[in-house]
Amino acid sequence: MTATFILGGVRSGKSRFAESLVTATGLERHYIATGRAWDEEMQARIAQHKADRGPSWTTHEEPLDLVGKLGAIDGEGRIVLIDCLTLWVTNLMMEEREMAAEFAALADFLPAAKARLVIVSNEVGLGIVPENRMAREFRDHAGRLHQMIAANAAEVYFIAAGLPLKMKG
Ligand SMILES: Nc1nc2c(ncn2[C@@H]2O[C@H](COP(=O)(O)OP(=O)(O)OP(=O)(O)O)[C@@H](O)[C@H]2O)c(=O)[nH]1
Repeated sequence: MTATFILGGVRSGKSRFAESLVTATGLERHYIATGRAWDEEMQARIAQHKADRGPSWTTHEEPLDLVGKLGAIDGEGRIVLIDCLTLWVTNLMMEEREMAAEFAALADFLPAAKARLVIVSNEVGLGIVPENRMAREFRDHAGRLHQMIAANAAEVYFIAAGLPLKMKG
């Protein structure tokens, strides 16, 4: 099946756009959250997101083994929304994982998936170069991963101010 990649800034409306693509299909809905609830504010936001999605979605929380989780839930008739890749990159960096191997495994999974995939990520490369080395590395990883995912996705959108710009497909 095809993969759709959705890039945008923080609070650009990318998650809402991704969810609307999913609900427009009649496919069985799965949501993979890569984010962790690290404080009360995030816990409240996650609870709100779950309530907004409602009972028609199955939620999976997977901060690290994204490709393993995708393999486990892959199947015809399903659609999987992954939100979001930059949180996954952060988690991989914290655990000092082999980034290139993880990225290649995800990119390779896309064309082989039986489920339809909708993948959300934050575009973090547009501002000035961060002073902090870790932040620079994070931007580099995210940029490389985004290019790999965009190359293997059938459709790519950029979202700004709630408006989608179709870049591929
Ligand atoms: N752990 C967990 N995280 C979730 C769940 N639902 C949503 N999230 C996380 O919430 C994040 C999106 O929420 P926000 O931070 O409010 O939105 P945003 O992505 O900055 O803004 P938009 O561009 O408007 O989507 C995603 O990256 C998810 O990882 C869930 O059920 N469990």
